[in-house]
Amino acid sequence: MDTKTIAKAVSGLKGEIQIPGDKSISHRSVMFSALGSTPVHITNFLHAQDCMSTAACMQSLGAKVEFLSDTELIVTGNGLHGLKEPDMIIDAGNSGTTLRLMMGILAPQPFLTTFTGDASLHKRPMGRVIKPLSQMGAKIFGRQQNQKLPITIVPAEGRFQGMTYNSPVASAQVKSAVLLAGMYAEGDTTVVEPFTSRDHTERMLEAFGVHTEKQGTAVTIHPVDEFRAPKEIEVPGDISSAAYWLVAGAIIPGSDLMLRNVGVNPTRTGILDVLKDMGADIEVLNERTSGGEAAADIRVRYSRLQGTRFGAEIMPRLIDEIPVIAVAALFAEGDTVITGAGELRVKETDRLQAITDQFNKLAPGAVEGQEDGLIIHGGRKIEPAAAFSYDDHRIAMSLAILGAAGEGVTIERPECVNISYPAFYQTLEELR
Ligand SMILES: O=C(O)C1=C[C@@H](OP(=O)(O)O)[C@@H](O)[C@H](O)C1
Ligand SMILES: C=C(OP(=O)(O)O)C(=O)O
Repeated sequence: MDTKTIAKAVSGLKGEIQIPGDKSISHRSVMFSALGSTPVHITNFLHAQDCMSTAACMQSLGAKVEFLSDTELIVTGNGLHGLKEPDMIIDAGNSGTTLRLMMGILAPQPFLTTFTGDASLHKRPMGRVIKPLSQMGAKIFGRQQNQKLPITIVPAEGRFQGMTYNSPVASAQVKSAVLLAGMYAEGDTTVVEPFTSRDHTERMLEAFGVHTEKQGTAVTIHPVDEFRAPKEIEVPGDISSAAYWLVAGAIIPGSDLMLRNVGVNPTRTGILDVLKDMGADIEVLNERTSGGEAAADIRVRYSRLQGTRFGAEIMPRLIDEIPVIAVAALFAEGDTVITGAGELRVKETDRLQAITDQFNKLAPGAVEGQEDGLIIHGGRKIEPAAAFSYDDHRIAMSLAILGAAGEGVTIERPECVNISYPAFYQTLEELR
């Protein structure tokens, strides 16, 4: 088995880090540009496996995707009704975002599409998107009673019907799939969520001249005739990638890190709230907006942390950061109690189980897994150990930070960081 050994950081982490492009915004930049009819120049695109899956999907649907460098590309579509039937099966790889948003775009099209993905994506629930799209008129067939990949979409009979969908989960992927299908529907489409999820779809649609209306946790889209592509999209850095350095800087004594160009869209900044609540020394500097998204530089310095508690309400604002927040909790004084985190069980792996089983190898007895959350006992003894990533990028990177802050770690199957942060290990080395 491939392994990577991360040594204990003997002194603090110091330096400046350019945070790579936001994964959610990179996906949407290529998808939406491919629905326009004029070239869009995209910069600071996340050159990582998940976003490359999306770029390949859009290419197989007839969009022109030209890379000028790893992080800069020009995407030219053939208009909102200009996608073509793909010659082959569309492969979403490891990416839930690619698959679910693409289903929303492709369900209303007058051609057949079949989707596949990797072993992890075959286990993830797709009924949450298939169900509302079917209510709008889609004809979608998937394994296990329309729940799982492989999935085939056949042309609908007649036009999609707009509707109000009360989503049982706060999920930007579900919300986005339904809103994107709503662009092609007759009448308005509204998605109501239990709590507001990330709003990158709504913000980027605005840049394409498509207005959505928000009321509480409800978002409404009207049928769309004109989709006007902007000339440029600049992707801000990904706070979910910055999260590893926010935690490392906060828990490794002597650290002082400056994170450059971090996206600070308020639907994504739950980790800042939680770390500040734990006593972290975090400063948000140079706040600015670019392409409808907020960005800033963030300085983090070591300080002593206390345990905290948080639950369902904040969950959509930090959903992908729970594994690394759990690392922070191990180094805090007292207990941290996380509830309302059941969605973690249906990510790239069951992240609640992965955290419980693997973190306890390095901090014996510190993590108690709960049905929908975690109890983490801070301040327990940390030991060197080998731990498994489950091929989940967020688990691998969280283990690396745990090892660097603790007594070292050997990560089994470390390569999955390429899903969202290919330069992660190199950056960690450079900061020592
Ligand atoms: O819309 C998006 O770009 C994402 C939404 C979230 O998933 P859910 O919608 O399943 O919560 C998040 O976990 C994922 O990494 C990216
Ligand atoms: C859950 C994630 O992504 P996706 O759902 O797109 O696979 C993630 O990046 O943590």
